[in-house]
Amino acid sequence: MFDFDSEELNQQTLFVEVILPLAIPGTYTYRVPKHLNALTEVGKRVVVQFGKSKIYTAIVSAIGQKAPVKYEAKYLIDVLDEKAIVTQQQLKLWQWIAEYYLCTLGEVMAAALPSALKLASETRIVLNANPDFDKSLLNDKEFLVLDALELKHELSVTDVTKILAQKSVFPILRSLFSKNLIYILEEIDEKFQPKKVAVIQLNPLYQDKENLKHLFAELEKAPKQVDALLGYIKLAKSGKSVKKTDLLEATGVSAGVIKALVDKEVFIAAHEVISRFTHPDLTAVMDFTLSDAQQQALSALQKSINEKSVTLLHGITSSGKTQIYIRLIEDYLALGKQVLYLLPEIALTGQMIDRLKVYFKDQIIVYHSKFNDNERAEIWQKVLNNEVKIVLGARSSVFLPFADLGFVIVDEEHEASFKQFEPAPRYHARDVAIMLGTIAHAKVLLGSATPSLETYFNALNNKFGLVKLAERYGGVKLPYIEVVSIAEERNRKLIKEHFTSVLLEGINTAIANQEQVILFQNRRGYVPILICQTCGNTPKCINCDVSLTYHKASGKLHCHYCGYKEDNITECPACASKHIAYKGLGTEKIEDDLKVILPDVRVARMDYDTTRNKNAHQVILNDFEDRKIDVLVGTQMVAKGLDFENITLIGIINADSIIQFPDFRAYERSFQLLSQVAGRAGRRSKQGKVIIQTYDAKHRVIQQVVNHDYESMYHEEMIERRQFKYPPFYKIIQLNIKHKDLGMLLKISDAFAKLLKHYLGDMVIGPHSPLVGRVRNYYIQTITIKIDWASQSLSKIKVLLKEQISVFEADKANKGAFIIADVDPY
Ligand SMILES: Nc1ncnc2c1ncn2[C@@H]1O[C@H](COP(=O)(O)OP(=O)(O)OP(=O)(O)O)[C@@H](O)[C@H]1O
Ligand SMILES: [Zn+2]
Repeated sequence: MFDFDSEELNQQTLFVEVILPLAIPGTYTYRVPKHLNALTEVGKRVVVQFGKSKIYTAIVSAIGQKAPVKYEAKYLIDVLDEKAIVTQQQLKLWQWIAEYYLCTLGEVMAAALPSALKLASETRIVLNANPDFDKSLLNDKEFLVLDALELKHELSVTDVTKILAQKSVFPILRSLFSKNLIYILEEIDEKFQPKKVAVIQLNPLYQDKENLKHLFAELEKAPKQVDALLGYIKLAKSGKSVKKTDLLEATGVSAGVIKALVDKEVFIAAHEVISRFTHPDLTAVMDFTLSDAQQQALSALQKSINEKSVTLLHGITSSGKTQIYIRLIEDYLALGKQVLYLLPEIALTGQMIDRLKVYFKDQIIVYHSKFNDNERAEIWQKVLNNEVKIVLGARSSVFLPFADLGFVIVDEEHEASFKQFEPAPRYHARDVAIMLGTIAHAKVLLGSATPSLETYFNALNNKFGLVKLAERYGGVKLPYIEVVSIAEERNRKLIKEHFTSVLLEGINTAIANQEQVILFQNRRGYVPILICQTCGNTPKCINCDVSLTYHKASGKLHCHYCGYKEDNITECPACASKHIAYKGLGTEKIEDDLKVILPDVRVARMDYDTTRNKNAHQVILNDFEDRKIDVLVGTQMVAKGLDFENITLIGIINADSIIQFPDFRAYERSFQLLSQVAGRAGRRSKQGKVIIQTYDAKHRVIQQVVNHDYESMYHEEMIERRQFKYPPFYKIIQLNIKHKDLGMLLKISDAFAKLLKHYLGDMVIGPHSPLVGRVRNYYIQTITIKIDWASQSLSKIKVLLKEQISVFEADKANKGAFIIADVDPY
């Protein structure tokens, strides 16, 4: 007998469309060698050659029988997966992202897949030293690769191809990955390395008492092994893992003894990850009851979620939104569905993660870009196999292959960090999450105390459901906000450095009451700008069009755009004058000044500079929680998600530097930021206080913050947005044209704008120089397109733009130039 179907399949000539992880338009067609016909499937990874000699992992997006017309299709080299690793829903989502954000499918794939799943010729591989591993378990080829790595420490995939003298090396590398013997070297230096410990488990066979008795009898002639076994039984409570080091210490036997027992399959050697976030006293939240207000909000949410695809929960700071999310998540778990919980920044929300982990235990998994790649690949598989129910993640977790997604939460939906700036796809995770919800038929909940204007607009227009929670948990009042005029204090000579007498008094009172304080300043460094008082020159970055910032800790001038540093100056490089003035003020100086003014107060700082090292956030926050710090000075980082009971005072050093920002979102952003920072105060029993220092006490945004008046902010902003043609009424697409030669750039960007105006008329604005006109040696000109999307077809305009951009980039006259498209720029 022969199987007719598969016989027939094996005879057919198949072609596949594949997505390559590159910024090339469209998909590519490859011919399937007959022996791989039956294995080929949409969503599986295949190995292909692209260009002269490069090898890539690609994803099959379609299967057909037509040969390409314009080129001769090459053969696939290999099919890597037994089961598709990219779902149909994901392929749809990728397609949408590429179209919406004007990028290529390959760019979406590159962002979506962890590197371990998309090896290419240039991928560099490093040895993950594990002396415990028994090399006799490796096959010859694996052994060869490992051997080479031991010698050279680092190899590219091309190197491996040469060593093994064969084209398809990915299966071998995959096997080494799964044994955790190698990992991918990544550009990013601060990887989150999970802490792993070697553990010993007992073969489940010996949970049976009879079997165990026999085992002891068998081991009679090996007393050391008996010791090890007895030691294990003593240490292991209820048949769980025992740390290898503990076992060695407790029994005094050698590692060889344990290995002998592993070889006899009595013990099982394994590795277990231990959490870095674990906090001992986090059990209190286990059972809780919702307050009446929370319960009402929950019922309203359940109703709204039923009726609408997307719902907004507008709940003030400390109203207990997280607790409500927990109840809703439980609803979906009961249905057996998966849940995606998006957070703006994982490192800053360790506290919340801890709370949820304690609650949901191993049903929850955390996913973000600081995890190492093997782990991300592992999580990918678990989500795909529906082994994980809840994913708590930063923006990139919208790319995970959910098998059965039911519910998506976007917490702090207004946060700018949901938007990816570099590289493409320049997506907004909230908006991608909404599309993911549509494709996967999952419901979406957006939560915020200060929603973005877009979201609130959609809610008021009935496109989204809307539920409000206007009461803090425990009935604590929102903080009292006091505005202090810097000018007035200055006139009355009450100001010390940058601290008004009101703020200093506030700090002193809080500390006398053994309470804690947060001081917020939106610039880091010591002083942002140096100015020569004779000629007005300010030192600028050699690569970018920005002033350098003086950092006292390094004693150098830093560029915040490219990282360039140079020695501080004592005389002006332009005119040699020694009259250098320092202007502006960063977190580093605030910290320093405060230490001088209040020498007994324990001051610490949290900003980009103090948190670069792994776990630095956690250390600072733990110290703060343990009350080893009285005053925490920080940038935006202190505004997010912190929930400490003992903070009673928040000081805003200079509100004007936030509000006076040349951006159409400046007022919306300032309101959000100031309200969120203020929301950190008085979250438990006592009403908190906020002191805002400003030159412009009457400014409408400041008044709106003082009155906790989101509605007024919204309505006043919307009038301006409509008048000046900004979102949510208009869609904005920015085309940033870059070139190293300014003259050339001006010429070609002018020409390109003219061309676009021919098609799109006065929707096209510019070109103009952006705020920072040169970054990393590239000059930039921006063309802005404002689209009245109620009356225009957004997708038609995007197709036109995509076409024109590729024509532009193919044109020899534009050599050296490239265009970066940013849809919904922030
Ligand atoms: N029903 C409840 N039972 C016990 N504790 C609660 C309850 N609701 C809220 N809390 C506690 O109140 C505090 C504030 O809640 P939560 O952090 O969820 O507020 P939030 O609305 O997310 O605030 P923000 O927007 O400011 O982050 C937390 O410490 C939380 O544990
Ligand atoms: Zn620079």
